[in-house]
Amino acid sequence: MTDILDLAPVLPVVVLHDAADAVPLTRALVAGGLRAVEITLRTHGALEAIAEVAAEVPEAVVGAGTVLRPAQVEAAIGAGAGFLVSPGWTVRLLDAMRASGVPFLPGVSTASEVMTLLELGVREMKFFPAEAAGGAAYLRSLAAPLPTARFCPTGGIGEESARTYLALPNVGCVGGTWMLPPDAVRGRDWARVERLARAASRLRQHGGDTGDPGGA
Ligand SMILES: O=C(O)C(=O)C[C@H](O)[C@H](O)COP(=O)(O)O
Repeated sequence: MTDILDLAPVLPVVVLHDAADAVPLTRALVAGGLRAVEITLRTHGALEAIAEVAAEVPEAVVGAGTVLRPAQVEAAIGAGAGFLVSPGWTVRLLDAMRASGVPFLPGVSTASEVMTLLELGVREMKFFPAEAAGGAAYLRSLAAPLPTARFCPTGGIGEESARTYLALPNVGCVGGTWMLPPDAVRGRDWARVERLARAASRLRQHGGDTGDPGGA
């Protein structure tokens, strides 16, 4: 099973308002070098969007985000989700995620939660809400006492802060929405999304380079 944290340095978090955008948006992200894509179950049509991406963009690894309840695990897997992400976790949700057979990232924001999940055998976690919960300094502090936990920080991260997180030993990838500016998605400016994705995909290798060159 491929670890989610190793698929790409940046995990785009997609909130779709029109399921018809899912395939072209994902193609733009993949063309830019980001092949793991999290579609949040926050909007109507999210499951349909996951199904379409799974069927039509085989080079992408599409997962479901904002998975809050066990029933959503089943629905997401049924739609074709290849991984599951939650802003937090409960015992029931964790049981369902484990039983799903796909990689999953439960969300944590305290040392005690990290310790509890490690005790339960879970080593990969989403750190959410990353910036509000203490940012890179907080994760850096966790690395010393809890070196076996690996994180995908998400929440309030932009290209600059992504670079800081990615330099930490306990960060596998960062999640964010900065490569999907609302006006670009609304205007279906997939070329701009592709450019932003390309810059994001290069963060790890080159320590970052170009930013958003602006609209198409
Ligand atoms: O939907 C979820 O399950 C979440 O946990 C929230 C998302 O990770 C953030 O909404 C990311 O958005 P930014 O803060 O713009 O990076």
